[in-house]
Amino acid sequence: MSQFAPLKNDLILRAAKGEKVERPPIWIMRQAGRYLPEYHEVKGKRDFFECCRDAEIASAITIQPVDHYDGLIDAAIIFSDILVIPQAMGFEIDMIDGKGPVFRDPLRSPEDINKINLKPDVKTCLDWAYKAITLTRTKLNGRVPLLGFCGAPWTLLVYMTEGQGSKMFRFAKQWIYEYTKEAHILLQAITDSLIEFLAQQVVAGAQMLQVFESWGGELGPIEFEEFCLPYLKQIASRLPKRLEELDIKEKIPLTVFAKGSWYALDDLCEAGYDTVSLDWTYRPEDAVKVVNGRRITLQGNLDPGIMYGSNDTITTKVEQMIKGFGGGKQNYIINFGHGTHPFMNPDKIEHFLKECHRFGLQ
Ligand SMILES: Cc1c2[nH]c(c1CCC(=O)O)Cc1[nH]c(c(CCC(=O)O)c1C)Cc1[nH]c(c(CCC(=O)O)c1C)Cc1[nH]c(c(C)c1CCC(=O)O)C2
Repeated sequence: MSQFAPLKNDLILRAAKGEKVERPPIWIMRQAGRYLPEYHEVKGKRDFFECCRDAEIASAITIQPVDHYDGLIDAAIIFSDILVIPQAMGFEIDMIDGKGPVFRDPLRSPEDINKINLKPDVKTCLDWAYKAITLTRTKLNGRVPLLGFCGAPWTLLVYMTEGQGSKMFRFAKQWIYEYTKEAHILLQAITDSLIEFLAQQVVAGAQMLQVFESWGGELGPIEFEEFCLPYLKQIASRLPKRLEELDIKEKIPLTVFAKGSWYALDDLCEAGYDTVSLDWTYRPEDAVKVVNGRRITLQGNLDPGIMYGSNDTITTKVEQMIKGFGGGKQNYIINFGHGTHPFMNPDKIEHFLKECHRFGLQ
């Protein structure tokens, strides 16, 4: 018997498995965050990573959007960050207001690899992450499924080498084009840690998982094939085996989000994922054509910037999107094409969610 309450809403799990559903499920990337006043109330002056590491705070923030939009959101995503794997490998990272994450000592040459731990014990050193998941799932009490996540290997290599977000990707590109062999060593080590991290999130209570390749679009198709795809495939093929070893009986749906990598959609449909998440540069009808009947659920893909438009515009765009994905009763999960912004008006998001329900039921 599971230690957790039975699910009252399993729409997203059914949609991810390709079952017919009464309406497309909805969640939003970065649905817990700075656009919600209650986020600031709970976070106060605390450091971002301190909040992730405190199970009470992380679970409270995770559940905020589920409460705020009561009955309108079909999944919770654990409040954490993709950068916890670099932290486990030994990087010190500061979250700077208005700037984002900054690594104190990024990797600038192959010798720097010696300064980090390529084989961290992610079960032990990220135990706080699993505690936060278990507590959140308990507190959710079956209202909606809890999603776990991680950053994809290339995206994490970018942060580890650049030390922060970038426009030119000077260091990350030097790694793949000059230190190619070492870049692959790093990508492989990250992949190994990610698989264990995802598996342990499931052991702790995560019911679906997403891999964020947020910097996918910085690579062209050929480089994507060399530096992203093989590692994304490894995650999808090795994770189920690891879960079996850990005695997890149920199928855990797995989503990949490779932002900007529109050219890779066909490959991503063959990469072993149940769900492929799209940014807003795809026309939904075109993406459906690429899928071409394969057993893949698409997720996405409204431009989050539409939240700066009028309610009428949001209504029009929601209708277009859901129609574009074939009405949404099968193989579709509604999401934004990327995360919420801190400046968004929570009421606009509520309008978006309500319209998704309205058109999704039609
Ligand atoms: C690239 C990336 C990161 N983190 C993440 C990604 C992949 C998704 C994406 O492409 O956006 C993933 C992430 N980060 C966060 C979540 C939480 C769960 C959720 O979606 O609700 C998730 C899924 C919280 C967060 N992660 C961060 C915040 C803001 C922290 C704060 O100041 O309160 C939140 C709520 C910080 C963060 N963390 C990261 C950046 C670049 C930043 C700063 C960007 C910004 O300022 O918005 C790295």
